[in-house]
Amino acid sequence: MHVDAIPSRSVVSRVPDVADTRRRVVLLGGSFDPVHAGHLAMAHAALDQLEADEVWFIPARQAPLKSRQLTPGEHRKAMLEIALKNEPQMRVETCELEREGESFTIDTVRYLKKQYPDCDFTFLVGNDQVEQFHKWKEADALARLVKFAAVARDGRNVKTKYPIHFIHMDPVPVSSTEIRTGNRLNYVPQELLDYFYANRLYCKDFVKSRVPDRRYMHSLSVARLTEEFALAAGLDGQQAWLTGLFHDVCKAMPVDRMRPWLEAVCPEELTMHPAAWHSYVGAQVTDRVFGIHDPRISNAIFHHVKGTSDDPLAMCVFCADKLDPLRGYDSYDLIDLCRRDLKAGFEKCRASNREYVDAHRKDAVWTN
Ligand SMILES: Nc1ncnc2c1ncn2[C@@H]1O[C@H](COP(=O)(O)OP(=O)(O)O)[C@@H](O)[C@H]1O
Repeated sequence: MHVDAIPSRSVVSRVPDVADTRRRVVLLGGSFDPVHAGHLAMAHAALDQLEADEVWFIPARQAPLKSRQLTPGEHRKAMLEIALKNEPQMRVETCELEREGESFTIDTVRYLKKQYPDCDFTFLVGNDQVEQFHKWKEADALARLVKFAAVARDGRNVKTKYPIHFIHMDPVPVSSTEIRTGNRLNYVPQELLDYFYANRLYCKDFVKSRVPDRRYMHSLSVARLTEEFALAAGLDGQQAWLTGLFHDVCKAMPVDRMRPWLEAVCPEELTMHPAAWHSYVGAQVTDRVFGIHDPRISNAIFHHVKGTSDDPLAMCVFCADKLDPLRGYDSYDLIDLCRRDLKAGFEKCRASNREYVDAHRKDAVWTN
């Protein structure tokens, strides 16, 4: 069958063979790095329109047509389990993660057909995969071995010589690539965001894709130092690392984009020098855009430029930011003091920061 038109919802369903009592299982292979709402919408479309009993998500150990190093399989599996926990007809199938080497679908389908003779399988793909289906290992044999169904993930009409049955799905405009750079995070549930941050997945790229390289290196360095100060003071190292990583996430945001944030959430700070605005906006963006809903982190980022909070986490990031060894001056003694006595180190940092600001005030240069 040639596919040259995307069917409307009314013409898509296949009439199941009434004599066939096998469980109808849809297989959905992918990197799931990470899983997102587009994957779930595909699975729901397949359950509805293919009258399937179940959808099995199959994370690849190594995706043959992707050169990028994937996030470790145990994380991708754990994230799928979180995303599917309220989906009784969906589960994770781990055979590809358990098999060494590249994850070729033909090997997976052969294995599953042997392992589950009571199942009638359909393999589901997006139209991007339909376009490159000829590159899949033993594509012709595979197309004979198992039925294929596809969704038009971007609404685009795709032609193929393979017998692939299109089902309808309202486009869900998201990809894992976008999620990995911190865009369209509303397409993953909060619990998954919490998993990213607890396991330090993707979040460095959230920052990297928003600031110049030197600022990114500074953010990593501040994350490490904030964590170190926090651990030395008996605080939560993970919370501190995230605070340091995100403290400058809005540093490269143009002033005219920051202004509406300030107007909306802290208009009283509009009188401050714009060089300090990124701290106020950064606190909001970390919470509302990146979904790090932690008032202590927001507070610490809010105050990191001027050191105006005496919460210990805020002290850690303020000091780490000022003492970052990448700034190029000798900060060893003060770093050592912060490790031994955070409060004393904080007071000294604040005093020297004040001196510096005073000395440069005539140029209206800030030291953040
Ligand atoms: N937003 C989406 N809408 C429909 N299908 C999608 C979407 N995102 C991914 N898919 C499909 O899901 C399968 C697994 O994709 P995967 O490699 O995990 O993700 P991505 O393409 O987002 O990096 C592929 O067949 C892909 O075409």
